[in-house]
Amino acid sequence: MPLSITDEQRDTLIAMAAEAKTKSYSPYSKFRVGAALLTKSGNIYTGCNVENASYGGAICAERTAYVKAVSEGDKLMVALAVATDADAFTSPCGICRQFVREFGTSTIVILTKPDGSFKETTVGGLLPDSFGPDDLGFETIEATADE
Ligand SMILES: O=c1ccn([C@H]2C[C@H](O)[C@@H](CO)O2)c(=O)[nH]1
Ligand SMILES: [Zn+2]
Repeated sequence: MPLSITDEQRDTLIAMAAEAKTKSYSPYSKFRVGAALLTKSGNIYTGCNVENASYGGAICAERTAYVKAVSEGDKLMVALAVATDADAFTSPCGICRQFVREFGTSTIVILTKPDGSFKETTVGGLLPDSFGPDDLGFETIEATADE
């Protein structure tokens, strides 16, 4: 059974991703990104992109949120919402796709626009035929749907 969230949880994630976007530290690109990540425990971790004068040192909003969750001991990822200022459904970059895939392919990904519209997919939808822990003989630690 695929993971699912309620409309209320989705609304909350979208609002929190938009709020997290306002914390973006992006003086170079001026491209603000916010993320909100719901874990199985019910916690929500937010993140924004944090850039650096050494440009390659930037971290995306999605990875910020994941790092906050994992470093608090939360690894069962249920749903991730992403917000930008663009009038398009900005999709996570390749590095983030691989990074989030580590913690499951079934995690729901909600891409949003500033007008509140959204598009729902999954990590596996964004990164099909992915390389992951399983390829190294490890099990992917991931959230599963409730019975
Ligand atoms: O999904 C994305 C795409 C880009 N960025 C950031 C990285 C950089 O700070 C800026 C421009 O690429 O946006 C994110 O945080 N998430
Ligand atoms: Zn990224």
